[in-house]
Amino acid sequence: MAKIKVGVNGYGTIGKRVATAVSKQDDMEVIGITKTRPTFEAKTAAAAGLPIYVPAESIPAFEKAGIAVAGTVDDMIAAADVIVDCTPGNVGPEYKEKYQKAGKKAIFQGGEEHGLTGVSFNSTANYKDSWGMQFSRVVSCNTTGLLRTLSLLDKAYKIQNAYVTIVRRAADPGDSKTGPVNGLEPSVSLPTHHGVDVKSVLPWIDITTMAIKASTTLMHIQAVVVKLGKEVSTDEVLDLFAKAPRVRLVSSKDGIKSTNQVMELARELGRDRSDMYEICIWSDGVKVVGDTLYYYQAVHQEADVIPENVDCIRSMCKLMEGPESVAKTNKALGIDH
Ligand SMILES: NC(=O)C1=CN([C@@H]2O[C@H](COP(=O)(O)OP(=O)(O)OC[C@H]3O[C@@H](n4cnc5c(N)ncnc54)[C@H](OP(=O)(O)O)[C@@H]3O)[C@@H](O)[C@H]2O)C=CC1
Ligand SMILES: O=C(OP(=O)(O)O)[C@H](O)COP(=O)(O)O
Repeated sequence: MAKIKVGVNGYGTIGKRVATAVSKQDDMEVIGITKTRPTFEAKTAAAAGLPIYVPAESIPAFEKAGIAVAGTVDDMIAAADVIVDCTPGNVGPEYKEKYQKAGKKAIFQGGEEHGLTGVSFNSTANYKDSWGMQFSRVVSCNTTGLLRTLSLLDKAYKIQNAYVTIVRRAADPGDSKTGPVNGLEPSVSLPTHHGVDVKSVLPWIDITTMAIKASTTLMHIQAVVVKLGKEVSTDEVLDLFAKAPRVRLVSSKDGIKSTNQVMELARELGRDRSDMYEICIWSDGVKVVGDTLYYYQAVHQEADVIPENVDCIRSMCKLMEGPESVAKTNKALGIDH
């Protein structure tokens, strides 16, 4: 069967990782990426042999920088079967019109509203909902993390309600555009979008969320309190988490006490860009008291949505069922389960 032709629009934190992950699958290929400026990432993409498409007005700047241009963004859209749109948040609506006009499928990211596509995606929670769709949205990194665990808890024990406080990284490691660099900044627009976005995938979950930005670039941490529909033991929940797709148990007893040590583990694993695709839960920080479950999970914001984008392509192109796609993506990216 012919490989699915994937174009990646926007080659930043998420776009470059999606391009690498897609290029590792045997049923899809990257036919091009887009850049608007001839930065170092355009040069590394060119060195990796990726065809670079740019807006027509940017061609002179790329020529001046000595970076070969394969065509315009419109040319890439025309050549692709699926576009993974990794442009900054709220840029999506402008491109959706182009994808629609060209009759192409497209995946948007969590910086866009659910209303843009009407369907949102998470591999564990609702793979089937994007089956054959023209448009879908892979929810944000924090929402992806929450869905990986809450969807399974709900299936096993029926969630009565969930309260989550998120400590968010202030910027990605390569950014110099935001802060705080020395402080904690509460999100005063409440409740935060994360709970709303969980409901865009699992509408029946009663969840509410708050968030605080912290002076770190590495990961987000989520402190989760869930009232379950029945009393279970802490060991039972640990067993569920241990088997959960793209969830990894870590332990402070093993020397992983904080996010910097989780990222050190990711470096030890030797993955592309030292990415931790799994949501990491502290096994010694999981506790059930009566019907209330408490746990902490860490989210590598640059990485957890990457395998989901690959699975979303398969669902939209009706290539295979969810568990099969998750296993295939995991194998290609070096994820255990
Ligand atoms: N960073 C994160 O932790 C996560 C981000 N997301 C979501 O993923 C999406 C992308 O975020 P992220 O990768 O961080 O963003 P970045 O800013 O890192 O990358 C965006 C890329 O898009 C390019 N770009 C900017 N404007 C346009 C345009 N008009 N047309 C085409 N390309 C453009 C930029 O490069 P250039 O201008 O040089 O071409 C840049 O490479 C957002 O929706 C975000 O919310 C989801 C999960 C985690
Ligand atoms: O999807 C993310 O976070 P979110 O789940 O809190 O929206 C990414 O970390 C992007 O966050 P940003 O909007 O601060 O760049």
